[in-house]
Amino acid sequence: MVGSRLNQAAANIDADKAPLRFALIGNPNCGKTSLFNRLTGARAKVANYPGVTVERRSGTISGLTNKAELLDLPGTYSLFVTSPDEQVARDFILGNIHGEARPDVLIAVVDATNLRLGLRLVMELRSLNRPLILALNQMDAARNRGITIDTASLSQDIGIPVIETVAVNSHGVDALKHELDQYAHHQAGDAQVLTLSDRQESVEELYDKIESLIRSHVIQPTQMPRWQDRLDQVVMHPVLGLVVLFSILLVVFQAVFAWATPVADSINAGFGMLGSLLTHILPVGILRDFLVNGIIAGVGGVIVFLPQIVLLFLFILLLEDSGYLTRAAFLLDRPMRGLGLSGRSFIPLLSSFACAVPGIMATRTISDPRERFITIMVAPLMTCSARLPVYALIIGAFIPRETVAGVFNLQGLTLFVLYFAGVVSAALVAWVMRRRQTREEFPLLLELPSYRWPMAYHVFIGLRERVWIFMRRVGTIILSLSIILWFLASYPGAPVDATRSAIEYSFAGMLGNWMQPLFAPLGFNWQMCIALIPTMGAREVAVSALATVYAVAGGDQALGSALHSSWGLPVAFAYLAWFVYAPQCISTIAVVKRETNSAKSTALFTAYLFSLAYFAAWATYQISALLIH
Ligand SMILES: Nc1nc2c(ncn2[C@@H]2O[C@H](COP(=O)(O)OP(=O)(O)OP(=O)(O)O)[C@@H](O)[C@H]2O)c(=O)[nH]1
Ligand SMILES: [Mg+2]
Repeated sequence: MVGSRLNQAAANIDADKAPLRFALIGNPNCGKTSLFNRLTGARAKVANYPGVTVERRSGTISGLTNKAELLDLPGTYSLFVTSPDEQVARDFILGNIHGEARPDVLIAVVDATNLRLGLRLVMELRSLNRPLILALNQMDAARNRGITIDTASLSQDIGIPVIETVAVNSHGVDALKHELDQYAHHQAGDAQVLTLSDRQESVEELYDKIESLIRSHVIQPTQMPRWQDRLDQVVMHPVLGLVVLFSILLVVFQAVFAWATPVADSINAGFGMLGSLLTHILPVGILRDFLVNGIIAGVGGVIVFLPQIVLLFLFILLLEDSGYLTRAAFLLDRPMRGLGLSGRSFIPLLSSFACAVPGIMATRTISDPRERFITIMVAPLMTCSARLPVYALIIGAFIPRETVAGVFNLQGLTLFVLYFAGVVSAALVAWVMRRRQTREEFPLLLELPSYRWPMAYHVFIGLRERVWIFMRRVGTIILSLSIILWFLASYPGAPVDATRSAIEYSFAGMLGNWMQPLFAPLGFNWQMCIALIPTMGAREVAVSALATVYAVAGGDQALGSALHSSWGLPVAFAYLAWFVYAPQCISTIAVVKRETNSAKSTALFTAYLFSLAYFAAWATYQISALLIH
C-alpha cells in the first residue's frame, strides 16, 4: 500500500518525464518473448527454437503505476558477441544505438533448466553496475526435471532481485510486475558511461563463480528423464534419426493432400455455386464478366488452397512446439557442415518453408559471413507456402488420385518429391558455393529444449497468424493483381472479324504471344507466359492468373480440367520444375538486397535462380516428352 502510494507520488512528479525503459535480455529460447507478451499483452511470435526474435520490439507494460516501456531483444549468450543479432542486443544495452535511449533497468531472463549458460550472461550484466532484475523463467520445466533452486539465497548471493516465472501461464508475472514497479522511482542518478571494459573478472573467475553459485543454491537431478534420453538416442542417431525425419515428413505431405481435399472440394463447390448464381442473376455484360471471371475465378481459385496451408502449418507447429525441430537442427548439423552450412542455417531455412522473406532475415543469427551468404542464396529453394497452391493445382489436375505400394497416395508423394527437389538443389548449390579453405568452426550453440506435449494455445496462435497472413495476401495483392489481369485479358475486345478467341486480341494475349517464343523450348503456351508476369508479385497468383486467363477465354469447365485438356503431362511437369526454382517473388529479391546490401549479390541471386528454373523446366520438358507420348 505504502509502496503504491509512493509510486503514485512519483508518477505525479515524473508525469512529464520520458517513460522508464526496461529491457529483456537473455539466452536464445529462454522465454523472453513469452514474457514480453505476458507483460505487455502483445502477441509476438514465440517458438520452441532459438533465434526467433532477430530485431528489437517494444511495448508498454500494462498495470504499472508509471508508464513504462519494455524492449524485447534477440537472444544472446554473452556481451562479447559473435553474431549480428547478438550485436543488436549488446548495442541496445550499452546505449550504442543512435536515437535510442539506453534502457534504464535490465531484466535478465534465465531459463531455469539451463542455469549455467544463463548465469554467465547475468554475471556479465551485473558487472555493468546497472539496475538489474533476474527473471528465473521456465520454473515449471525445471521443477518437472527435479531441479530445485533456492531463489532467496541466490538473490542474496548475487545481490539482485530474483523472481521465479512461468511465462507460458503467467505464474510469477505479477510478482515480476511488482518488482518492476519498485524501480519506477529509482531510475535517475547513474549517468555513468558504460563500456565493456568495466568487466573486472577474468573468464576463469567468472566460471568459478558460476559453479560455486550453482553448488550453493541449486540441487540438480542426476540426469534428464529416462524416456527423453532414450527417445533422443533414436531421434538424434545419425542414421535412424534421418529415417525418423523422412518418415515424419512423408506422413505430413500425405496428410496435406488426403485430409485437405474434402474441405477444399467444398470451398471449390461454394465458389462454383456463387459463380453460376451470379451468371444467372446478372445480365450479360462487363459487371458480370468482372465478378465471375475476374474476382471469383481469381480470388476463389486461391482461397481453395487454404485447408492445405493450414494443415501444413499445423504439422510444423506441432513439431516445433514439441521440441522435435531443434533436434532435427542438431541432427542435420553434421551433414550440413559438409555443405559449408551448419545447424545454424537450419532455422532460417526452416522458416523459408513458410516464406523466404523472414527466413532470409533470420540469417542474421549466423555469425560466419560466408555461411550466411550461402544460406541467403539457397533459402528460396525451400518451398514457400505461396508455391503450395500452384503445386496443388497442377498435381490435382494431372496426377491421378491413386495409391501406390498400398499406403502412399500418389499426389502426396508428388508433392513430397517437389519439396525434396528444392532441398536437394539447395544442398547442391551450397556445396558448389562452399568456401574452399577450412576455417575455425563456429560451434552450434543450440540448447535442446525438453520434449513436451504441444500446447493448444501456441498452435492456435501460430495457425491464426498463418491464416491471417494468407487471407491478407488474398485480400490485397492477389485481389489487385487478379483485377489488373482481368482487365488486361479483357481489353481491347476482339475485332468483329475475329478468327481466334477474344483474349488473344487483348493486351495480355499480345504480351503472352510476344513472350511465348522464349518459353517455347520449355513447352509453355502463351497462357502460361501471361501467368508468369503477375506471379512476380505473389506466386499464388499463378493460380488466379491461369483461372482468369482460361475463364476469360470462355471455358466453362473447372480450371483443373481446362489445364488437363490443354497442357499435357510434360508441360505440367515443366511448369512445376519452373516453380521449384524461379525467384518469382519481388519481396524476396528486395529482402536479399536489404540483407546483403549488395546489388551484385542480388543480381547474382536473381540470375542464378532464373537460369536454374529455365534449365530445369527445359530438361524436365524434353525428357518427359521423350518418355511420355
Ligand atoms: N515450460 C515453459 N516453457 C516456456 C516458458 N517460457 C517460454 N517457454 C517456451 O519456450 C520457448 C521459447 O520461448 P520464446 O519466448 O520464443 O523465447 P525467446 O527467449 O524469445 O527466444 P528467442 O527470441 O529465439 O531468443 C517457447 O516454446 C515457449 O513456449 C515457461 O515458463 N515454461
Ligand atoms: Mg524471442
